[in-house]
Amino acid sequence: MTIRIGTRGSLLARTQSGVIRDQLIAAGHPAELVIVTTAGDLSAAPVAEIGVGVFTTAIRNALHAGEIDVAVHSYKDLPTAPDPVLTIAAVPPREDSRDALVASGGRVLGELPPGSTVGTSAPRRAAQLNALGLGLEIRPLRGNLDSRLGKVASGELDAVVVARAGLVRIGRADEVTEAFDPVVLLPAPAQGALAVECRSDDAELVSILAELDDAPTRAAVDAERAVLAALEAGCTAPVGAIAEVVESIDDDGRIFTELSLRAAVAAEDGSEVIRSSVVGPVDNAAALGRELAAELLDRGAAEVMRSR
Ligand SMILES: NCc1[nH]cc(CCC(=O)O)c1CC(=O)O
Repeated sequence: MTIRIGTRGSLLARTQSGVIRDQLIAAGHPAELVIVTTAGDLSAAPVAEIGVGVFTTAIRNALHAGEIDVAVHSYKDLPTAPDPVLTIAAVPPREDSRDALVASGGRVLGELPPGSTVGTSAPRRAAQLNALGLGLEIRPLRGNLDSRLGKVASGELDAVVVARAGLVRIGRADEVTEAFDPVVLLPAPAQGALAVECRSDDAELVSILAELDDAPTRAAVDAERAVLAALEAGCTAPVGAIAEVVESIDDDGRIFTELSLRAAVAAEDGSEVIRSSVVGPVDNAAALGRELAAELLDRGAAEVMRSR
C-alpha cells in the first residue's frame, strides 16, 4: 500500500512534503504526494482576515475523509487546538527558525533609511519591526515566496521579511541579506518546524512516522505553542516564541539538558513590547510554555495584544 501524503501545491509545501516522502521511501515504505488546494491558496487577502487554519483545514479534511493518509504542515500554520481524531506523529528536526530580511542592494536592516518599504503581513513581524524605531514603512504582503521575493527584485518594495526556513527549503537562502537574531525579531512559535500528522487510529502508520520524530525539536515546539495557546492567540497574533534544548551544569558540575524558552508580545504599532524567558525541564515542555504565558499575562500581555 502506497502512503498518500497530502500537501499544498506551493513549491515550499511540495518540497517539504517531498522530503518526508523520500524519507519514507528510503525506510522501505512506498509513498506519494497528493496536492490539496486550501483556502489560503485561493485568496490573496491577509491571513488575519481569512482566519486561522486557512492553509491547513482543507488538508485535515482530506485526512478525515480518508483521501490521504498523512499531512505535512508548516507547524506554525496549525491552529493550537488539537484535532480530536488526528495525531502529530512526527516533528522532524527543525530547519532554521529565524526570520530573514531580503533587501535590495544586499542591504542589512540598519542600512535601510527611514521611509524604506518593508513587506510583511504578519502582525508579529510588523510589531517588532515598528518597535525598533527605524521609521520603516510596513506594507502588506501575501502570496507564495516566489512572488514575495519578486517584489524586491522589481523595486516595488525595498525589502521583505520572510521565514529563512522557507527560503532554505526552496533553495534560495543565498538571497537572504540578514538573518535576524531572536533578540531583534523573535520568530513565530514553531517557525521552521514541520508537523507530520495522521489519523490516531492508524496505529501502524503512527509507528512508521514516529521514526521521523526529533525529540528536542518536539519539546521546543511544544513549549512555544503552549505559550500561544495559553495566551489564547493564533498564528496571526503578535506573539513570538523560541525554545532550544541547551546544556547546563548542576551544582556538582554535572552536565544536563534543559529547555530554554523566550517569548514576546508586542503592540502592532511597536509602542510596547513585553519580553520574558524561562528555563526548565525538557520533559514538561508545555508546562514551561504555560508558565511563561502566565508571566506575560501578569505583566499586561492581554492589554498589549488587544491594542492592535
Ligand atoms: N505563514 C506562511 C508560512 N508558513 C510557513 C512558512 C515558512 C516556513 C516555516 O516557517 O516552516 C511561511 C512563510 C513565511 O512565514 O515567510
